[in-house]
Amino acid sequence: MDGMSGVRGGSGGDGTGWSLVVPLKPLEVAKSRLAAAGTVRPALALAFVLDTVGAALACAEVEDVTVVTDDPAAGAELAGLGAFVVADSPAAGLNAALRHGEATVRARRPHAPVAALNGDLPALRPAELAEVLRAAAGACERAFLADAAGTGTTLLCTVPCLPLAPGFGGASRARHLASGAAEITLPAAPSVRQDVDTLEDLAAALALGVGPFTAVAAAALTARGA
Ligand SMILES: Nc1nc2c(ncn2[C@@H]2O[C@H](COP(=O)(O)OP(=O)(O)OP(=O)(O)O)[C@@H](O)[C@H]2O)c(=O)[nH]1
Ligand SMILES: C=C(OP(=O)(O)O)C(=O)O
Repeated sequence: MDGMSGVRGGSGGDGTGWSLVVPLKPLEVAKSRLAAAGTVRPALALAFVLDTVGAALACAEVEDVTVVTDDPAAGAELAGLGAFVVADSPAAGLNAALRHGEATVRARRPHAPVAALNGDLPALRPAELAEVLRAAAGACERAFLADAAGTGTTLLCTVPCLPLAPGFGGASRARHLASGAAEITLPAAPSVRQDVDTLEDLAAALALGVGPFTAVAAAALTARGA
């Protein structure tokens, strides 16, 4: 997959909204901590990102969403939702993918506020994301939201004049704090914090209420007895 595909999405509409960058591993290797889901694992990983991107595109503060992925089939489905899709290039892991996505956004929208959002937030609600982005805009610097576990990060955002400088992976909350980013503590925004790495996380997301793609994939998981 070369270059960029997809159409302008989001409902920001006035040209001043956030450009989001969502990373996605190829589905065959994504969500390895969901190995207990067996053959349903890739479908779950796809469902999570479709629900994440669908909710992000429905957020009033979001201008557009760029997905960075080396999975052409997932990329086509995400472009169908209205996301821009770019390949991991060069493929060098999560933070390199985010920097690449940021560069493609900056080339298209040099003055845009940019945020990296994990692709595994199947309970994401547009109104909660909007509240978080409004809180971040008030910070006037780099800012991040910790995940539900309190150790990782689900969203990192920046203003037009500062690089995103992502430090995602594992215990990234401490890394982002050490990098000088401000932690967003309000709103509580449980749906923006609830990333899904394990079956326990999936149960927590289902309790919050997941999007339509994850509801179907989770039903398939239940049907197979996991
Ligand atoms: N484009 C891209 N996305 C990545 C890469 N590594 C992780 N991601 C994505 O980054 C987000 C957060 O990553 P994780 O929660 O660790 O997801 P994961 O790597 O699929 O999960 P595990 O295999 O269990 O570690 C998810 O949306 C992943 O799909 C990468 O190398 N390239
Ligand atoms: C990507 C992250 O962690 P995890 O792989 O645990 O989702 C993170 O929180 O930065």
